[in-house]
Amino acid sequence: MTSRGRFISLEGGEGVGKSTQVKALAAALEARGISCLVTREPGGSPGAEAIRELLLQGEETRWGAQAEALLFAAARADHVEKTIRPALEQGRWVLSDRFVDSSLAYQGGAGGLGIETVRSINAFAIGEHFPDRTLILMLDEGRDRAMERDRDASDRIGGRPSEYHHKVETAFRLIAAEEPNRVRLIDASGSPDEVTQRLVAALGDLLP
Ligand SMILES: Nc1ncnc2c1ncn2[C@@H]1O[C@H](COP(=O)(O)OP(=O)(O)OP(=O)(O)O)[C@@H](O)[C@H]1O
Ligand SMILES: Cc1cn([C@H]2C[C@H](O)[C@@H](COP(=O)(O)O)O2)c(=O)[nH]c1=O
Repeated sequence: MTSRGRFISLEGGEGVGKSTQVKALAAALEARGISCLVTREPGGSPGAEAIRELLLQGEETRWGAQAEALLFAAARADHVEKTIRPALEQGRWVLSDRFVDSSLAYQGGAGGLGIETVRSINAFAIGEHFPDRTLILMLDEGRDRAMERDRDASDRIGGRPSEYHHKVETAFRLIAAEEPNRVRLIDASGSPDEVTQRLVAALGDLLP
């Protein structure tokens, strides 16, 4: 019987290097003989990618706080059902660029709904599919990097004011303190290779 793969999420605020690192981490794990599926949120399945457009495009007022949190959770339920669970059952490792902790930090911590309310919505959406390890990239200049990358094209949530994004970072620190076994804060400064080495080291106890 094939053993279940590991589920790893990369988290953090805007521009801290998640998309860069999720690919680099997959390459590092593949080099160790681990078959990886790289995915992202919001998105990662056809239905969830359609919901991504609804969430990230349009006016700030397009969705209220509750509707926004529920749309993220609906996208996540489809992502788990169609993409994550099948890959884990095949014994593959799933590396997701953002997952449930983004909802806890953005909609719960920064958006005013509260972390526990958003956790309960998501408990229904994901069932037992919490990540085995969540690596939160921390970098003070992440937002500057994102603004340099996006110029005037920030999405509906990335374009929110600095105070919102400070609250996101505070919430990520709180989540890490509450769940030290699952969640690790990772220094995302330095070269991409240096960051990848820190990520691999933070998975040391899960590696075969
Ligand atoms: N270690 C690094 N040093 C310098 N630049 C980096 C590093 N890692 C990523 N970058 C650059 O910083 C920018 C943001 O990186 P990336 O898109 O990977 O971040 P992200 O966390 O996925 O962002 P977002 O959440 O906003 O999508 C990109 O232009 C990327 O090329
Ligand atoms: C999963 C998830 C994401 N968000 C926000 C965070 C970002 O501003 C965007 C996604 O953009 P990216 O460039 O692909 O990182 O969505 C959120 O608010 N809540 C979530 O659950």
